[in-house]
Amino acid sequence: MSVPLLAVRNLSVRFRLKTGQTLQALTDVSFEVPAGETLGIVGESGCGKSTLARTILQLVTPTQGTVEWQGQTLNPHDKSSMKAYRRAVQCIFQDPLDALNPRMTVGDIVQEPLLALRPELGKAAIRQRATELLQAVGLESGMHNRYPHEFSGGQCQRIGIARALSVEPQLILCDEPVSALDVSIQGQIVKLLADLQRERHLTLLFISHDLSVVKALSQRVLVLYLGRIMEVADTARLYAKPLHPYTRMLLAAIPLADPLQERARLAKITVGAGELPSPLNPPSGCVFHTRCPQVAAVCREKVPALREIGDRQVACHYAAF
Ligand SMILES: Nc1ncnc2c1ncn2[C@@H]1O[C@H](COP(=O)(O)OP(=O)(O)OP(=O)(O)O)[C@@H](O)[C@H]1O
Repeated sequence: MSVPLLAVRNLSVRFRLKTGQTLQALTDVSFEVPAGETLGIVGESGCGKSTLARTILQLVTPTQGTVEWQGQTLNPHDKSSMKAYRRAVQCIFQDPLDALNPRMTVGDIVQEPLLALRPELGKAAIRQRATELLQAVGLESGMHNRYPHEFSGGQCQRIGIARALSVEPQLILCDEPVSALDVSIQGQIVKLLADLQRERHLTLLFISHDLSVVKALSQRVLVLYLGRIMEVADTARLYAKPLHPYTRMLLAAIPLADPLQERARLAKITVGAGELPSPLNPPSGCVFHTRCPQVAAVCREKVPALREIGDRQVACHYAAF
């Protein structure tokens, strides 16, 4: 068996709030990401997607569990391996303008990580690489001396992508990279990411609450609910036959383009709806049981293990292939 590029093992994150309460943001999350894969991570707001991203980026210290990179457990005290990791793993965030320094030109923004992490290349080569990268993401060379506020949201996200690519990362963590963009622009950025992933043999972790965007880009999808994994499956199989009731609920919530189909879809959404419980006081047993249309007594009492069912992993007492 080859070693996965990234592995998350039994990761739990608890936040202690100023009120003295404890918020369990992630519970026992484990998965592997082989090199070259695009793994989509989906779930509603507050399910722990960003906490997972921040823990992988070592910006949040897990309460339990580990993050492994190329088979080695990351150790924040090991400065040289952390420096290599920070170069190998780059990120793209939701608000592209927010992520760019407003006082720097676009050319300088793309050069900055290289000047910090690869100074040995020399200024001329770094300038040349920035020019090539901006072209690769679809920005003309005349734009390099302009500032971020002069660009649209989609163009700013292209600049963010060029910056992330500058240090030749192996993995790019995309946290809701198109959520702040117009729908028409979203498709362009998703296509750009898919092209770059293929051309540069990148590994992508693509976090989104939007299942249609995830479907377009990911080979495999991991569904999170209240900090726990509910289902992990190959994308085509998950969308064709969701096994977890929560995955079915998420898929039923995707609006349909055809108005007649859309009306029929809305009419059907009566079961499984309801408010997301507070992570300060998560339900006992299966955390989804308060919204599950198939809830039974065992679901209120026993946490379902994430188990292999057919071609995937599902955490549901009653899921069957
Ligand atoms: N630093 C923190 N301190 C306390 N609670 C936090 C912190 N960061 C996140 N949380 C809480 O952890 C839970 C998971 O949040 P997280 O941002 O990871 O979810 P998310 O799925 O990314 O949601 P969204 O899409 O809204 O960003 C939420 O209840 C959130 O309020």
